[in-house]
Amino acid sequence: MSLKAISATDAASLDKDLMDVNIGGWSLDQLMELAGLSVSQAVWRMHPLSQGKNVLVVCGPGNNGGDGLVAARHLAHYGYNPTVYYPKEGKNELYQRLKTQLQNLSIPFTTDFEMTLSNSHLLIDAIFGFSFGGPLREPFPSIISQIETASIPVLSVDAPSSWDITSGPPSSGPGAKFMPQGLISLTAPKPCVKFYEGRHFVGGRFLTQSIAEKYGLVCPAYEGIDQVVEVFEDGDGDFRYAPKGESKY
Ligand SMILES: NC(=O)C1=CN([C@@H]2O[C@H](COP(=O)(O)OP(=O)(O)OC[C@H]3O[C@@H](n4cnc5c(N)ncnc54)[C@H](O)[C@@H]3O)[C@@H](O)[C@H]2O)[C@@H](O)CC1
Ligand SMILES: [K+]
Repeated sequence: MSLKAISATDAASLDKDLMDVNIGGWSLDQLMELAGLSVSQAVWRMHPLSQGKNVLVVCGPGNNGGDGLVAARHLAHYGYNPTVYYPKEGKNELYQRLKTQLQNLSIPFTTDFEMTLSNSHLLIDAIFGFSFGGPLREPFPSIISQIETASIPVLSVDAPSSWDITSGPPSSGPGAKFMPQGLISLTAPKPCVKFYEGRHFVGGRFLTQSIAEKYGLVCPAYEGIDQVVEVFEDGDGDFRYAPKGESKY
């Protein structure tokens, strides 16, 4: 059975179902908290503290960026040194609350992307997720170009930023060569995952059997207390959820 991906339109309507008091019952804050927690657990697996504590979290203006802000908080508690680069801050109160939480933990917000990148051991790409669309607008072209040529590992949240959610990387310009070492899909993989080569995790442990069935999805096989699970695609489009200890990298 091939790994079921969810389209951008379905992802948006699944989001709405999850937040409908009579369907999923979740609030956006809760979904973002679980999403960001799963991002932090993917970091813990893909880039243990021993490989370097300095993590640069690049946040975009929407909820993908919000996931990054939440992940930064959990990473600080785990012992990493996260620094946030948030060039276009999200407007609503939820982002302000998340920012206050980070400031209370003395997590720095840098304005110098290049200098911070040169001192980092891992970069989290929480710029754009399933609502990315159209030509890349300022100030993101140069940020994406620097990320795609970065010499440190990159973990992308929900989609490699600048990829079209369905058709994948742009044919030219910033992002055309962007292939992050890690990708964590939230709720379920997006169609662009078929263009992705690298370590693929699924997180966001809020999908139930009934909602999964409605969207033709498979509930990820999370184990025990884990908020994230690694996915292996077996050559012929088949896939399986890998047990924690196993990794092919
Ligand atoms: N159930 C879910 O799937 C959940 C989704 N969450 C996150 O929410 C994300 C979707 O969040 P949003 O809908 O806020 O959208 P995104 O965060 O994907 O991006 C939207 C923002 O990016 C800007 N943008 C879009 N295209 C652009 C371009 N070409 N150039 C410059 N800026 C551009 C938009 O103006 C908007 O501010 C998901 O990918 C996921 O990371 C989680 O927070 C919560 C749970
Ligand atoms: K992203």
